[in-house]
Amino acid sequence: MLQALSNVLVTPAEMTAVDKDAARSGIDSFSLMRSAGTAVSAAALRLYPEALRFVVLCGPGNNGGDGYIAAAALADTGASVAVFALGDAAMLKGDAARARDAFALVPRPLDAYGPQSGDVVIDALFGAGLARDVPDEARTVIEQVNASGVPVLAVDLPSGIDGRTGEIRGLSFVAAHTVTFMAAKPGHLLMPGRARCGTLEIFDIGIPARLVADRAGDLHVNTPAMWEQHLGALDPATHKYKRGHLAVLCGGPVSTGAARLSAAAGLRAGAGLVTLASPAEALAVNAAHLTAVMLKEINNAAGLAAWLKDRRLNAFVLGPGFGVGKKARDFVLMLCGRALVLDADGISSFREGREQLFDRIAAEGGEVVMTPHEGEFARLFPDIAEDAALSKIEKAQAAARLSHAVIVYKGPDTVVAAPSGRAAVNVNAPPWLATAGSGDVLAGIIGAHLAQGMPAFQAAASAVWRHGEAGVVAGRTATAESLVESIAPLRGNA
Ligand SMILES: NC(=O)C1=CN([C@@H]2O[C@H](COP(=O)(O)OP(=O)(O)OC[C@H]3O[C@@H](n4cnc5c(N)ncnc54)[C@H](O)[C@@H]3O)[C@@H](O)[C@H]2O)[C@@H](O)CC1
Ligand SMILES: Nc1ncnc2c1ncn2[C@@H]1O[C@H](COP(=O)(O)OP(=O)(O)O)[C@@H](O)[C@H]1O
Ligand SMILES: [K+]
Repeated sequence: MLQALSNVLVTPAEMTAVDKDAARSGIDSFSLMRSAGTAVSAAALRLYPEALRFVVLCGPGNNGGDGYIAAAALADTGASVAVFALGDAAMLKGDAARARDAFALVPRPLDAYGPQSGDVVIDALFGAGLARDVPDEARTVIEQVNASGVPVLAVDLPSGIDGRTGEIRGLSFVAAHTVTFMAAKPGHLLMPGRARCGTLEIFDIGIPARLVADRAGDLHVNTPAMWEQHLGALDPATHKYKRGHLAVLCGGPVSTGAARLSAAAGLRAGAGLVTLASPAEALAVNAAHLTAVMLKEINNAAGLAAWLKDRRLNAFVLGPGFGVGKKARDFVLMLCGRALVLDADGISSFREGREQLFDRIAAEGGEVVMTPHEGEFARLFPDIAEDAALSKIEKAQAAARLSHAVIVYKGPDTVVAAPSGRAAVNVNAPPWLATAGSGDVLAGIIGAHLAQGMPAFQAAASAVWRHGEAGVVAGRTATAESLVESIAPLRGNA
């Protein structure tokens, strides 16, 4: 069953709806809690066989209920177990009250706990139901546990992490391991939540996959399953034009490197031909550096218009090192009907006048992908960026809807979103991708995928994943140049 759900992301609100659906369909909710709590105890025993004592911190809701079940299961194995409760455990209701009664000892108050060497903390204070900043009564224990180095096994989510956004609500545990149920939540993958979950385990507590799938939106972890059906096998009788012709538009003579990186990445990623379109004043510097990538003089809109008559130009990258201003805007507006990656200066140029861009994209219906990092996102979408209620996923989705383009909202937790609301969160990127020119390489890979005929969402999602893999291959000393050399084949193409 988890096979079908393994890449689906479910928000806490959707999970609550799934719970209700499960209850309506006759599934006993306490049996789900028993599965959840037992899975936590099994994980604790597997991960920490050397623990001297399991300390279960239980909250006021069902997350606490999972904790009591885990405590009882651990005690049954003969392990040393202590339970500390936030608030009055006698006030628990429903399944959580039943779970509390399954544990023989009366829990002690939370503030009576002080971490000791040999302890393993099982954090069952808050999970999906965290609705506001963690209460003051929990602050001291969270701070003490985090400072102590005692390992934390989180139930569902580290308490304090918002399952919808990955934000820290006041403060949170830093877990070594998190056991969640049925499907990952956005907060497990979005920063800073991801960094506080430790390793993530998704346990099947027995809710039918169909019930989860019915409530889940079109939100996934970015894995090859998202796009591999769009990878054509390479025809032995292909020729270079069939493999796609990518054009990268270059800026002035002192900032040509970025466009060359995109071009080199595009060629390596499988475009059959790549042409760098350069203004006259940068031709000499570009010619001195290029070998397999071709060079074409394009100085102005008239020159671009003439070149665009060549329909064999399958895709374009505009932005890296291009320069911010009217020339960029004019060029971009001419390219909106084609397959286009709009990056860097191409995005920043529309800080003013974005409506014209968005209208043109909508009217021309091209396969347009925009690749903003946080700063560029805030320039083009200040209203969305400033909305503190939205998660990074929701921001990317709102931007895609508004612009009619596929948005690649970059960072350690890059989100790819389509105007339809479909979205994927990327998780394979190592932190050393944060190196100058890395984004230019990504733009070139997306361009190559577009040139090969992939639809914009799949072209972008596969490129983000491939960029992450290239980072892994390049290793900690990666530079943009070594990243290009580390781009590996995608199954079927390249
Ligand atoms: N998803 C599922 O199918 C299942 C979920 N289970 C567990 O149920 C949990 C969700 O349970 P709940 O909805 O009861 O939520 P939680 O147990 O996460 O917390 C909700 C309780 O805490 C209170 N609360 C929320 N934020 C607070 C704050 N900042 N300060 C003080 N009090 C606060 C709420 O009013 C509520 O009483 C999941 O995280 C998971 O551990 C399991 O029992 C098994 C089934
Ligand atoms: N901490 C990180 N972990 C993983 N990937 C990162 C991290 N920081 C940045 N990246 C990735 O590195 C690339 C940087 O792109 P960008 O910010 O445009 O840089 P540049 O303009 O130097 O090319 C993006 O693909 C981004 O997702
Ligand atoms: K928790």
